[in-house]
Amino acid sequence: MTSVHPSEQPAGPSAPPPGVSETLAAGRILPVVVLEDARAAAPLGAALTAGGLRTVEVTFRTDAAVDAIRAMSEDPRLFVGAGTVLTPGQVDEAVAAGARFIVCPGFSPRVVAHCQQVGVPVFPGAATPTEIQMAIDAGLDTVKFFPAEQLGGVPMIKALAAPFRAIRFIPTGGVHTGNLRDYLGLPSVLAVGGTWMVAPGLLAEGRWDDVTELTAAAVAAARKS
Ligand SMILES: O=C(O)C(=O)C[C@H](O)[C@H](O)COP(=O)(O)O
Repeated sequence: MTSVHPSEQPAGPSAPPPGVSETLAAGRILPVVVLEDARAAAPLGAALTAGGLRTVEVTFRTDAAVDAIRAMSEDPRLFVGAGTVLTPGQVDEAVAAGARFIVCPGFSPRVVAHCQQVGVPVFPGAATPTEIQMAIDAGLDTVKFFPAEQLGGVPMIKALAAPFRAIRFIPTGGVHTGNLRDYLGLPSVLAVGGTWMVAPGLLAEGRWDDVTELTAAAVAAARKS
């Protein structure tokens, strides 16, 4: 990239601290994990790092989330966040378990405010201009764009990025190795998220070599963008 995107200028006081954004900007891929059994967290973390990624989002879609966040946070190679966070209580549970960032599917003013109060970076979902303005009003500069493909994918992000020049997106939903470069080629995209390298079937069967292989393929594709 030859030009500097406005979002790379010094961030505001409420923006995520450099740790999260830098780690995401380095790997450019955020695996979104749905774990049924927290005992799989450690081998999964090892498989992801072997494939070249260290940032991971563990979703609150299952009861194993808190234990999985705790287990993965013990691995110093990993930068663990919590996803599908819908309530302030889940923010507290996630942070107590070691989560270093919070991701939400949509924009909840009370979840965002609570994250800011406890000092944990938050990436809320924002799918419309109104929701993006809510994020800006809250002092944020990065949002999840979910479900990315269903909402219009790359053309939609281009259209949204035009008026919101300082906003960065983490498109998630329908992203995979075959299309991630289209997203990562946009200057407004910080990283892409998705489940394709950590599909529930792979995790249930403990197919860690496959997770590593899919992760490495995604990392290689991202490097070409
Ligand atoms: O659970 C959440 O909080 C979400 O927002 C949903 C996930 O990020 C998407 O389901 C990932 O989408 P796929 O990669 O297409 O599977």
